[in-house]
Amino acid sequence: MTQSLTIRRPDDWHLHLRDGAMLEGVLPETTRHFGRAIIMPNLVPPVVRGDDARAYRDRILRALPEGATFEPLMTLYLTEETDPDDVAAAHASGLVHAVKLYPAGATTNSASGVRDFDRVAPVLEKMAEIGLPLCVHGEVTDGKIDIFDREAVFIDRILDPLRRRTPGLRVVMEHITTANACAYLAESDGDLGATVTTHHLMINRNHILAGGIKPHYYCLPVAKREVHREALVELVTSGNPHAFLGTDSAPHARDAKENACGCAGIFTAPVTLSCLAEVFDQAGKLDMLEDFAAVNGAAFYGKPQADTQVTLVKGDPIEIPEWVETGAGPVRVFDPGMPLHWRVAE
Ligand SMILES: NC(=O)N[C@@H](CC(=O)O)C(=O)O
Ligand SMILES: [Zn+2]
Ligand SMILES: [Zn+2]
Repeated sequence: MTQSLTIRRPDDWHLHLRDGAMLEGVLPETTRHFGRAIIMPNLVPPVVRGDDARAYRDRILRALPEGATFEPLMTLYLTEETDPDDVAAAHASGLVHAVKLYPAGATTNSASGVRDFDRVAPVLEKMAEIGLPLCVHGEVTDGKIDIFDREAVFIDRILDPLRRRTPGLRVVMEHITTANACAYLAESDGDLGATVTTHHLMINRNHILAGGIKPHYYCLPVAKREVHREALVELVTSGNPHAFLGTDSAPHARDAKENACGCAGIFTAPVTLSCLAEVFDQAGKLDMLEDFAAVNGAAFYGKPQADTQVTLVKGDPIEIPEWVETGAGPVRVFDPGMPLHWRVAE
């Protein structure tokens, strides 16, 4: 008997679509399965003002495949010059659904991010007042801190003080990778949410480093020890309503990844639903997949739940395409390193 699972159409609460030829190449990989996505603003130059977000949204809508129904939920890139009134207007018009905080230098295209957190206090206070969430890349940039500790240290040094200083600010810890972040989420109130990626549920740091260096498994925050991966699986399969899917699908062309200084980012959009079904199935928690992928995030962002569905079917291992060809070069598709038995029914 074939096993199948029908869930509400999922949303992706953390997605990189890039621009131009890359946007055109990768967008169908998301719109095939997802109804909405929070679109990350780390273009070069970044999406800083409401007008930038409006123009980027138009470019995404123009690139949509024929017949696709997909709602890009736009974000603004927080800089030390961000104007609270511009943010409030972009939110009030229904255009912008979150503001993204990158500590300067923490990750791909974060050079325009924040160095001095005091300088963005007025924006954060405005956001708390109007209920606009702050999405946070939570890693310290202090070169003395070991790269595997940067998320945990960020929570203690930056995130917790920032949340205490700005009561009512709604915060999403993006792409969490540690048991520390899971614990912090568990002890916090409903103003704190967290996204978990596809790949951090499936790989640990051995995947990157054991048996030769594997640039296609490199992303930020970097994958941690197996105990941390296990904590993430426990979090998402336990039904914590404040944890939801943000794939952090982050396409880079082959030459930028297979490089002496390869950049951070893993492209998971084409295989995410098959991967998640495998993870939840192996945990014996398939019944929790819908909450994680299609319910909790909408609730956190105050959006209606999807009224359409997708069906996953279990069978022989699927074939994973190695590359997606784009006008900006080939992009390697995430290889979970294990057979995937679930496919999305067309
Ligand atoms: N996750 C990554 O490793 N890379 C992301 C940036 C980010 O989300 O930090 C990217 O834009 O490529
Ligand atoms: Zn990030
Ligand atoms: Zn990201």
